[in-house]
Amino acid sequence: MLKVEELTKRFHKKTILSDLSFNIDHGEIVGLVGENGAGKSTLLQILATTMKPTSGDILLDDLNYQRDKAKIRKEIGFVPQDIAVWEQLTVEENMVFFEKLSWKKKSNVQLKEICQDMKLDRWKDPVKKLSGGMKRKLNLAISLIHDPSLLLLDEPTVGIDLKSRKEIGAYLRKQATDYNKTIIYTSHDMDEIKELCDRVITIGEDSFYKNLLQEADKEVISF
Ligand SMILES: Nc1ncnc2c1ncn2[C@@H]1O[C@H](COP(=O)(O)OP(=O)(O)OP(=O)(O)O)[C@@H](O)[C@H]1O
Repeated sequence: MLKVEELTKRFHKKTILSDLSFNIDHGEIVGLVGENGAGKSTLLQILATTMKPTSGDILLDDLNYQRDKAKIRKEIGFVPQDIAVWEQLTVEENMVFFEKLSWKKKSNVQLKEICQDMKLDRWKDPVKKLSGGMKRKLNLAISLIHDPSLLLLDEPTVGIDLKSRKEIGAYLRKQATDYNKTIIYTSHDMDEIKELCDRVITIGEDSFYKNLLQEADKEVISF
């Protein structure tokens, strides 16, 4: 279980996240929603250990974010908003490159399977020839090489077509259901959030998203 306790983040004197407490179980997909600037990326970065909170505690099962940072990092797959893949290399070369940096070893067959599972069938093609949606799939595939138990995805489907979004959604659902992964997912696409997420966290003062999602019978946690 991911357990967030009284988490606060301030930049200088401005409070972005104020006293957030929530739990997320293994196998759950939780949406993270709010207007621009509400603090979604900030929260994801804190959960990814790339930013420190001002105060509060975070636990992943029996690991503590302050005490066990190195072990926690092995459990995290983080896909930031910006696509970070090597354009000149092929899909295969990208996967092999990132596998070498990973603490977990994977064969080429296993790496190819990750791509095929999310319908990215361009193994020998250079990334520069892929569409934006395919590059996003590759970004996601790279984050899964080390079998993380917690997946943090910052707008992973922005700007991609409906078919690819559905494929990514189906893939994430399988990861949650079959492999018990915890997935936290930000998106501005409310249809996608309603369809894919088991629960939703809304942050920010505006109750627009909270009301919208509650009307659709979604379980919402609001901060
Ligand atoms: N390193 C930083 N230093 C100072 N302020 C920051 C820093 N990072 C983010 N902020 C501020 O924190 C607030 C929240 O930003 P954040 O990127 O987390 O919002 P967001 O909800 O992800 O927005 P969007 O939907 O536009 O991606 C913004 O006002 C932003 O300017």
